[in-house]
Amino acid sequence: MEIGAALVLLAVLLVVVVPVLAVVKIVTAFLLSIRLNETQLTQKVRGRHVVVTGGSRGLGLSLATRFARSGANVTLVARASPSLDAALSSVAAAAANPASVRAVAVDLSDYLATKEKIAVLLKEVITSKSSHFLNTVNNINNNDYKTGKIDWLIANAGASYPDFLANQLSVENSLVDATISTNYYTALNIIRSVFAAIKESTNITHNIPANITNSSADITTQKPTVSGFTPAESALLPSKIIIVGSTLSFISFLGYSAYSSSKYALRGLADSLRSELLPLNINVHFLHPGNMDTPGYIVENTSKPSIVKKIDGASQLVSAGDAADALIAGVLVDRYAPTNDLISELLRVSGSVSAPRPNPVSEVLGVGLLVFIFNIYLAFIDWDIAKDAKKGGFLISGTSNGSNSGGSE
Ligand SMILES: CCCCCCCCCCCCCCCC(=O)[C@@H](N)CO
Repeated sequence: MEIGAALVLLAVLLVVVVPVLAVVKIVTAFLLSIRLNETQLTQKVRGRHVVVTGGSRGLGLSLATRFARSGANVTLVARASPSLDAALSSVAAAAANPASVRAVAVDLSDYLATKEKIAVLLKEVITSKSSHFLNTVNNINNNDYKTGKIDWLIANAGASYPDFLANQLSVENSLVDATISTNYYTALNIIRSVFAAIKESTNITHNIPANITNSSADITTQKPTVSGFTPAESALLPSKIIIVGSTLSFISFLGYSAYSSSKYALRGLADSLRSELLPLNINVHFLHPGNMDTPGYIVENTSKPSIVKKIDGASQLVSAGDAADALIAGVLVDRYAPTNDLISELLRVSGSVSAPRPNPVSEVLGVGLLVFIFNIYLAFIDWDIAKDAKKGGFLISGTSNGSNSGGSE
């Protein structure tokens, strides 16, 4: 074979064959990662305290139900509502010991209110039959302080009101503000509330001089801290913190200006905390589910322009139960950013830098091809948007008469 032909062959191998094989490997690894091993889950969570925000509906309810069925002590946190009461009964019904499931009613967008409720939660000893849980509780006694230590903290609460920003300009009851607050602040607030309640519970007075705002050591006690926690405090921290993002934490397009901003923000929070809590052996995970058949999905479709539904329809609608199982499966195989759907997985591979990759070699070998394909896909999406706009404006997907949400008709 002449040298020219050999070079062409080599180029084809490097540019096409190797990346394609790498993507096949990524897909295979993904499909294996979403199969839940129920026995393993039970071993991990039986008798453990799992807190789920947004637990009254949708993915949160499915996650909570799955954990309760696997023997965890589950606390649902959500705003007071009939659906929270209903969720409490249904999750309790799934548990071997109904008394191990409870609900905390609080508006998670309110940091101080959340902190107060979490402080109370941590002080309570759950009178569960599970000896493991009681052991955990007894082992972390500080003097005679008892606590319902949280083992897994799941920041799941969220909502989506897709529309064009130009249709969401209202200042009163702003949907943009509600979106950022429901998706981003609820997660930040539950996490910082747990941190704050733990610090307060260990009774160390942080008498830090006003001119010092940041410190790697506790000023009053001169005790060294790791990532801002003394050893006594870190013994009370959850061993897992799971933040629920979205496929729209990695990409975005029209209609999701508020939603994806809040979900991108969650990715920043998760990536930071993963790194920050590493020395404390706390595993942070960032879930990024695709479309799920939930009450929230029905709500979002009432304002979602049909062009948006067409684009996001690339993520196949699945039940919240299936999504919960797949996502938990990913957590159990130590994936930092599990998803439940293939397109979301490929978008993660294309868009991660400050996150560890489960298959670094194949992901790096495949990422160029994926980004290239998605860029072509993007050109088609842009073309579709332009075509739709020329047809006389964007219509809402959910309405049969095609009435517009206002503005652009
Ligand atoms: C932009 C160019 C990249 C090309 C890739 C296109 C693939 C699009 C898949 C989008 C999937 C969105 C799932 C959203 C789930 C969700 O969070 C919402 N249901 C909330 O409203």
